[in-house]
Amino acid sequence: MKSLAELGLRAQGGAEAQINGLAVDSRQVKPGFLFAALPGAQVHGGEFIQYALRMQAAAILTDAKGAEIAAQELAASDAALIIAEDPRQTLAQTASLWFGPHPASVVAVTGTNGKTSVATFCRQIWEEMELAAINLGTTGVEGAWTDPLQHTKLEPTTPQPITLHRVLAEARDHGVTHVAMEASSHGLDQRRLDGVVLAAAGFSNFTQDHLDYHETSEAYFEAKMGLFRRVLSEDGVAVINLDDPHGAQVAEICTARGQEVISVGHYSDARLRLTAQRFDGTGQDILFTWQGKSHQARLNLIGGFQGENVLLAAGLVIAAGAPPEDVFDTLPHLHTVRGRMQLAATRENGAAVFVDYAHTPDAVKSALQAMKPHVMGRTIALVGAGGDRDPGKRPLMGAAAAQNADIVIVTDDNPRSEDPASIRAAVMAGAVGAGGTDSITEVGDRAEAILRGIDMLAPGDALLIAGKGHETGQIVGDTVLPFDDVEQASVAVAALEGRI
Ligand SMILES: CC(=O)N[C@H]1[C@@H](OP(=O)(O)OP(=O)(O)OC[C@H]2O[C@@H](n3ccc(=O)[nH]c3=O)[C@H](O)[C@@H]2O)O[C@H](CO)[C@@H](O)[C@@H]1O[C@H](C)C(=O)N[C@@H](C)C(=O)N[C@H](CCC(=O)O)C(=O)O
Ligand SMILES: Nc1ncnc2c1ncn2[C@@H]1O[C@H](COP(=O)(O)OP(=O)(O)OP(=O)(O)O)[C@@H](O)[C@H]1O
Ligand SMILES: N[C@H](CCC[C@H](N)C(=O)O)C(=O)O
Ligand SMILES: [Mg+2]
Repeated sequence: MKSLAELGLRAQGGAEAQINGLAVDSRQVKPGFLFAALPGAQVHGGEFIQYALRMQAAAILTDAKGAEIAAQELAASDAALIIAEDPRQTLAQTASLWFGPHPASVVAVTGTNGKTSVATFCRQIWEEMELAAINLGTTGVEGAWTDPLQHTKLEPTTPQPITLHRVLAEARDHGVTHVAMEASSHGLDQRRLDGVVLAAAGFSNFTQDHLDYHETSEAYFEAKMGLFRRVLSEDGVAVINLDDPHGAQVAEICTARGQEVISVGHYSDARLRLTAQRFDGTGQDILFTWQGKSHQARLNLIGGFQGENVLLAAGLVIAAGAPPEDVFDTLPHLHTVRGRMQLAATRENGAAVFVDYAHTPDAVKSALQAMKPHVMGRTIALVGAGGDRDPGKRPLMGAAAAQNADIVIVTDDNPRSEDPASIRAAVMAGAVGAGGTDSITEVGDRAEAILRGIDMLAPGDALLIAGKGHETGQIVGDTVLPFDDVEQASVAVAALEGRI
């Protein structure tokens, strides 16, 4: 139980209330709760104040519009009313005070691609240094403590503040001291991380995505910049990938705020500079300099961009206080991130099968291009697009596959409410005549497509199964059918080689 004052809140007319829980959804309100009625994408949470009051909420946090929507019900109730200009931000601070201090070292990473990979590498580096660490994001909570209730499985990449601070507090209670989290643009726009005190924040890259939500590219970029303009304080450290065309602009924003900047990239002035990469069948060697001093490390990871992601992660861990030499010693021990250029299976003839989460045209292109230097023979791409998502990306994904692989198989990826055949037709239309390979086949059933792709593998070839990464289900209509690309790949290899 906490008073409004203890939660940093001031109610209209100075009313006091004792709060025994927080909820952002009226259906979760219990007697004595504070209900945050937030302006939403679909509806204003103010519409649900009446239900929260019926459930005997002790306080309502909302904005002027929410208070207006429920004016009648609020007037008839003795619940405390807190009106905030930015109720999402107020909720973030309130949730942080409710759950108490989070683990001491928290870093966050934003960017269109690479967030899950960077956060996972940060956690792995800390673990190698024998620190109790977790990463939190698209793949849930992973590391020293995994959330038994899987709160974050029910939530987006960056969970809403009540879930976020509950997870952080539980992790703290289980001895976790270090956390790396993903800061999605939606999460930043909706102030989900505003109650977190960051030691450091990272920027990986910026390409087109999520325009359905942000509408313009500028708004999408500004949402991401909230991490450096608002969430990271002046005495935090910003770790920025200068190879990205937007990197310099991000560094300027941080420098103007007085934040220390650790620049990362191939760029000659980078403090953590990637000077060379050499690729082979099982990974890569990287040559890099830290403040001018040269280092070499073996990475058992596929894809040039994973080398870049590792350096960004190393920069974040250093920024959060670890001795650089200790950090560099851990790099050869890093292992693949679930569903990100993950070696899923190897055929007896040596050909490799990789699973990757590339689900945009840009990611399909970069995953295929990144795979190439590791492959002596042909590259085969298995690609599909999700239903109920931006239809514009479908032909572009097909074209990206045709232009960057020797053979393309078009298949299903979470059709959701749509007709899978028409999604495939759009992907096929983009692939055919894109100016790349003309070896393009359509195989609707994903398991069969994987089997066929693996069957084609000759010595030296590699197959990239794109789109689903770590996912464990295929969403068809309202049903989630169990489906795991990594599992399917190893089953297919075993079947083809007569082991099952
Ligand atoms: C578009 C979006 O970001 N929506 C998020 C947002 O919902 P909203 O506030 O807009 O929801 P709404 O339906 O308009 O409802 C308004 C308010 O009324 C409340 N309500 C609603 C119904 C009811 O009966 N009672 C009630 O109180 C809702 O809890 C909400 O507070 O706030 C909710 C609570 O904080 C989030 O769960 C929800 O994320 C949904 C699940 C979502 O899918 N978000 C995606 C788009 C997202 O955030 N993705 C990013 C990026 C991933 C990537 O990089 O690919 C992520 O971080 O995962
Ligand atoms: N640094 C990078 N540059 C370009 N592409 C990348 C980079 N890192 C990862 N990718 C590609 O993007 C895909 C998603 O990577 P990851 O899950 O690490 O990013 P994310 O930002 O968390 O993505 P999401 O927003 O979908 O959760 C990978 O499967 C890979 O194809
Ligand atoms: N966060 C992304 C993931 C897409 C993954 C892909 N498998 C699909 O279903 O389209 C989205 O929901 O758009
Ligand atoms: Mg992610």
